[in-house]
Amino acid sequence: MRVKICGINDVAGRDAALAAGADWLGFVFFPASPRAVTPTQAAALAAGVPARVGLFVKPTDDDIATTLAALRLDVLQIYADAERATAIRARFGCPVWRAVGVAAPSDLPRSADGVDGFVIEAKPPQDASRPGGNATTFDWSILAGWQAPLPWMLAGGLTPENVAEAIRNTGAPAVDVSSGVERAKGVKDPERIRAFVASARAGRK
Ligand SMILES: O=C(O)c1ccccc1N[C@@H]1O[C@H](COP(=O)(O)O)[C@@H](O)[C@H]1O
Repeated sequence: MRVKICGINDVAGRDAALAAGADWLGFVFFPASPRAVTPTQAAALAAGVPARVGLFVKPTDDDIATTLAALRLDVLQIYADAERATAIRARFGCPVWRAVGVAAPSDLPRSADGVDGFVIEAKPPQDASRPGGNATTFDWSILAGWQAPLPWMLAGGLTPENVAEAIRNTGAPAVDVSSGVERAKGVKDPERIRAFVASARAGRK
């Protein structure tokens, strides 16, 4: 079971995620997010982080280029349509995971697009100001029988309390969390990070 802790924006959260053995740490480059970091802040936090994911919402090429000039990113998590995500991968030569919001089986990706993986999460609530990071789960039974065309991870409203059940119900090979390991919006809680990774790994090795 692989685990991504997203929205790292301080040293305590970073150190807790590394100590817990998270596989990826995510940095949010979306200014409207309560977890947003600048490229310069992320570069400082990413020192010693082996696997870094940069999260972008409908980025321009310049947004990504500026960020990659400040720090190495191993994966780009992109909120955009398949065509744009594929173009980003071709332009930057960096693995791309496309985030896909689902509310029905018809929302699930059936082909590989031109990307490397999918982050499958809830569609945002109607009044949401961002397409993810809303602590919202979806009906996991939507995933029953889905033949994933690429590696994927489950996200959206996961917590230390529900992640093991989510893994059992969906067969997810990897999980991703942000809100569920915070003690206040945008403030990571080291103990919840530790508990989340432990619960995910107990849910499935
Ligand atoms: O975390 C954010 O603020 C964010 C902003 C814009 C797009 C995505 C965002 N977060 C990602 O959304 C999923 C689910 O998050 P949560 O656990 O429900 O809070 C995850 O990939 C976050 O990194």
